[in-house]
Amino acid sequence: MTELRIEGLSKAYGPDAPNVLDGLDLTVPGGALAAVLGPSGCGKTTLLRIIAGFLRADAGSVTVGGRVLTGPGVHLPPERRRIGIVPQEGALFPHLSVERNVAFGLTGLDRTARRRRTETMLDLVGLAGYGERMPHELSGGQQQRISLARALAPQPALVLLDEPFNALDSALRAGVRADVRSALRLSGATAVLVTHDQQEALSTADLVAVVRDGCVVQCDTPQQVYQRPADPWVAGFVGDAVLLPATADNGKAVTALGTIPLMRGEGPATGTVLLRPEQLQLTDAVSAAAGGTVTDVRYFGHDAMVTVAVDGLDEPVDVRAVGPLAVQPGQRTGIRVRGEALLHA
Ligand SMILES: Nc1ncnc2c1ncn2[C@@H]1O[C@H](COP(=O)(O)OP(=O)(O)OP(=O)(O)O)[C@@H](O)[C@H]1O
Repeated sequence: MTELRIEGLSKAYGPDAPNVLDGLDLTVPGGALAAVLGPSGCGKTTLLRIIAGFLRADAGSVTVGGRVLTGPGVHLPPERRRIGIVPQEGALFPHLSVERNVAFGLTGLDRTARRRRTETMLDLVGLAGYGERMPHELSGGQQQRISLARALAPQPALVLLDEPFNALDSALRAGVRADVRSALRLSGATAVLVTHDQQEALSTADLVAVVRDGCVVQCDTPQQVYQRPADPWVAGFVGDAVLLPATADNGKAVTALGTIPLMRGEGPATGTVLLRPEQLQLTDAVSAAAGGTVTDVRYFGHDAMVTVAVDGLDEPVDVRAVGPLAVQPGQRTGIRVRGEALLHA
């Protein structure tokens, strides 16, 4: 199992240009799938290109399994890095059969061994028996799985996936993500998935590294990133957030929605409390600690988002309501908070 370690990575596109990567640190344990998640322009592609060796860093190092690929005085060319790449749209060679696409990077093996390895890879991605087909005879999702088989065939030390599900329509995406994830698990490869899609990062990866302005601002399990975001920006970027002014009092936060237990005992005396909309519950208007007027209802089938203008609060809050929906805009409602809150300075 090979660990990826990135330390102090910096990059500017020109002497007077700002740093796109600014001392970025990231460690991915061997065999883990890490999602690098960030808004457009935060430096994700730049990071991927430096790891792959297509671009030189200004400072910092990239080490895979203890082997320095990029570092002071070191810049291994891409072909010597043992990195497999799954590009955005699969990018299979259109004139080669599936089998020859998968076998493309298998040098130094005799014909029988190449064929065996190719068959193993097709089996791994659930496409055994597709070797004779041409790429245009495959669906978009199948092409992506073949692209992964091609990247994994030479047993790379690391696999990089560059927004690989973008071109797939949403009905197909969840299934292909799950297939790719299980194929990566079975192969035991360490992998980095670049994405700007929060749902994709949270549902696919073992670790989520949130990047802002060329730095990793938080790297944690999907649950930790969602439930304990490093700051209000991360909270809003990885999901819907309810942010409320609050005062701490003996391990609790006093807010316009009532008194809420805090996750961490210690913290600032005043600040912003973070809740998720699913922690809020609509109740009858009379008995609740807080009340307000429904201003909007968006129905999604599995749940609905209800916006409420709360008495005494400047900003409205969103409540995720599950089950049959019994409220309409204009109606009075109570709000109750479940669980604990996180208080940021
Ligand atoms: N070759 C280049 N020359 C100059 N500036 C560049 C070059 N490539 C990228 N940049 C700039 O570097 C910044 C980061 O770009 P990068 O492509 O790494 O971001 P990203 O997070 O991958 O964005 P996206 O999600 O939109 O693909 C952007 O401001 C971009 O304009």
